Amino acid sequence: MTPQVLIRNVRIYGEGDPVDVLLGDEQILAIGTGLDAGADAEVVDGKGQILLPGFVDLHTHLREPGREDTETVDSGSAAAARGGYTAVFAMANTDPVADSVVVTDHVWRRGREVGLVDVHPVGAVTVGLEGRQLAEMGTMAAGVGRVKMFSDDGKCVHDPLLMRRALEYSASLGVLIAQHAEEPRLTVGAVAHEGPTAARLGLTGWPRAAEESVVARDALLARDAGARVHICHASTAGTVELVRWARSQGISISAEVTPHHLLLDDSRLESYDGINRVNPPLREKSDVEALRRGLADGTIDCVATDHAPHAEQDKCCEFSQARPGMLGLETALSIVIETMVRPGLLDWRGVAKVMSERPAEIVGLDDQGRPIEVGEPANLVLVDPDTEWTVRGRELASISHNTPYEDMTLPGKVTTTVLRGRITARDGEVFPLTGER
Ligand SMILES: NC(=O)N[C@@H](CC(=O)O)C(=O)O
Ligand SMILES: [Zn+2]
Repeated sequence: MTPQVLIRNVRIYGEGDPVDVLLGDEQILAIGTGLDAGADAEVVDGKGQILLPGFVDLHTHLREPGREDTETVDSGSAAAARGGYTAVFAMANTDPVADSVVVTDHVWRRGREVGLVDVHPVGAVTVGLEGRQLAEMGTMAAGVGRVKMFSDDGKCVHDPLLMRRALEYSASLGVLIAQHAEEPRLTVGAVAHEGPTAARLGLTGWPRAAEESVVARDALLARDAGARVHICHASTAGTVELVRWARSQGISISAEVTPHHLLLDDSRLESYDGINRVNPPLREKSDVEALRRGLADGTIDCVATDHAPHAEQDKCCEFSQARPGMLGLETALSIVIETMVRPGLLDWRGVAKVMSERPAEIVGLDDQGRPIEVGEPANLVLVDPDTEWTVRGRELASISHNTPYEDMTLPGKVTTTVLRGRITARDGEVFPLTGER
């Protein structure tokens, strides 16, 4: 195996003395001190930096096909690589919906052509995300894109019988159902968390029970089906409690939290700025606290970005008219450092766990989220924990600019991302893998 990259003087998981890490095609070749790379390898100075397994995002909206004016596999992959991701799961709410193998295989192929991050297509649970008829999950799972996760995200699979069938089917296929937990009868017209802030601002409220009732129901359905269920973007303290309870009953449930639900609360809505509109909505400080604690103690398994690009004209309007969703791929690590590492809730091993190892395990990726050891796949990210940077939407790789962190100064920066032993991003520049088809 030819050495491709030598990372010098880096601290693995931020622990112990600095070492050199030599990467070949695909794998980690050697870890030690004073390693020699040979003439052809690229040398990266890892001084003061931390080496982690490449991040895995279970919840990314890439908007291709259908809304290429807001994001494409190209631009979203660049954002992912710059954010330290080596694998992303592209949600099915595209146009056309990814409810057939034609679309899921297309998304997978586009990801390989772009060559910056492994783009795994998510298949829809129901035809057209309409919640009436199951999509052909088996066919999508057997395609070249090998769909491992199914979700109607953006919408909830709210018919309990249909959800039960989907879970039964998923168990026999060995795939994962990810639920956007929202009881639609409780969120008619809802744009903001139901609470004092929404009441004062005259915004229609989205009660916590809309999420929690579906989380509880789906835990019971998963139990009966002998299936696993994954909860998208957990946003309430009650969801944390319900997941904890379900797991104590031996139910196979996992849950993700977004960076924005770890940092922001509904006090942001005072400005009426549509940039803060998101589903599920920003909640109260007590929910933010509970989500942080739940992530720290493992009740919430992982961080997922819910990267949701939207056009300027769809975000700058009056709050209730703005489309829900926020960018997330390039800011996720910094928000995790700000909300979890700085307050002492997670160490760097913990960051590796919630941003890489657990998401890979949940979805069954065997080449991601692996320990940093010789012979393991060289999917890695190099992080400078001390740099601070100021977020500017226009400087991000996404076509859309709808970051809620505009002008905020955040800690920590991804300096280098490595996919299969090759550098895909370095100091903000991206380098597609060529010849991957
Ligand atoms: N989170 C959002 O507010 N929006 C997402 C859909 C979703 O994840 O529910 C989108 O596709 O824009
Ligand atoms: Zn959703």
